[in-house]
Amino acid sequence: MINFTKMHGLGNDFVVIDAINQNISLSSEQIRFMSDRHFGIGFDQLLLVEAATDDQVDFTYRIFNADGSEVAQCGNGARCFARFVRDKHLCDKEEIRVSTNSGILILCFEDDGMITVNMGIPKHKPAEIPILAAEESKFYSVDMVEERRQVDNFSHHVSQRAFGAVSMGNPHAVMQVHDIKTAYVLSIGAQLENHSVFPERANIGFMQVIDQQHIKLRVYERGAGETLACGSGACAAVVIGIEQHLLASDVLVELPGGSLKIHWSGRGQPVFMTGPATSIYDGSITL
Ligand SMILES: N[C@@H](CCC[C@H](N)C(=O)O)C(=O)O
Repeated sequence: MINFTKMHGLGNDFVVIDAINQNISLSSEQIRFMSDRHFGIGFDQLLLVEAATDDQVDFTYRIFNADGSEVAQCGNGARCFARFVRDKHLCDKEEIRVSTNSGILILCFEDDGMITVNMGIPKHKPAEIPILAAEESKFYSVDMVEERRQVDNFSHHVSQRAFGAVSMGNPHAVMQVHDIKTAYVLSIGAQLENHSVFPERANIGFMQVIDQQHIKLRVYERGAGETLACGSGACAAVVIGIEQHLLASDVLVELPGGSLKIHWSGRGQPVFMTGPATSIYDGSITL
């Protein structure tokens, strides 16, 4: 039997498991079963709280997508991780350091109950993202097929799509759209997530710029599909928007599940993300 807590960050939902006081070893098949919203518990990501492996950090933070793949970054999950270790009395520090497969994250409790995460320094070189491109660019482009429906008729249009790309510890592509409500998030998102230009697949953001300090964003996540919010996606959109001279250094990112505040002061600097983390219920499951 595994004890878990169901949590969410702006509707990006998680099963969080204490793997310090429980002996946990999950196959990707078991993770896929638990992520199923009809036959299992349902979640976008499963988060494991593990013991620190050195004295630089307080914990190890592991992340699995709903499709069972292990990944290296999850921003909304990081805020839930902080709330979980505090609620379960595993740590009472105001600032928590966790190691992930992509480096160290620093999680800080704010006076108003929000949590700020130092998400690390974004990486821009093609090999670091990774994206198959000869050189770094603010705009990459690939051919995409768009399916349009008119009454009973489907037509297919091939068009070039331009996007920015960055690693926030995980790979992101972000394209600007006129209106996120009408953007082809599911079809373009699924195609670009799995496009051969991304050897490790990618998370795909659709960004509508309202003004220099405000964007609307929908994210089609690698290994999970469209989610109500994506923390690393919000950071990636702001970094790419700043690189493309569209945004200022403090941006409110409005996602379908709510808003995040993102701050980035430019190349070589870490990105800071502030937002809520909510516990829904404790449960247990026998696999
Ligand atoms: N929801 C996350 C990102 C989770 C991982 C992502 N799907 C990936 O495969 O890299 C967030 O809030 O950052």
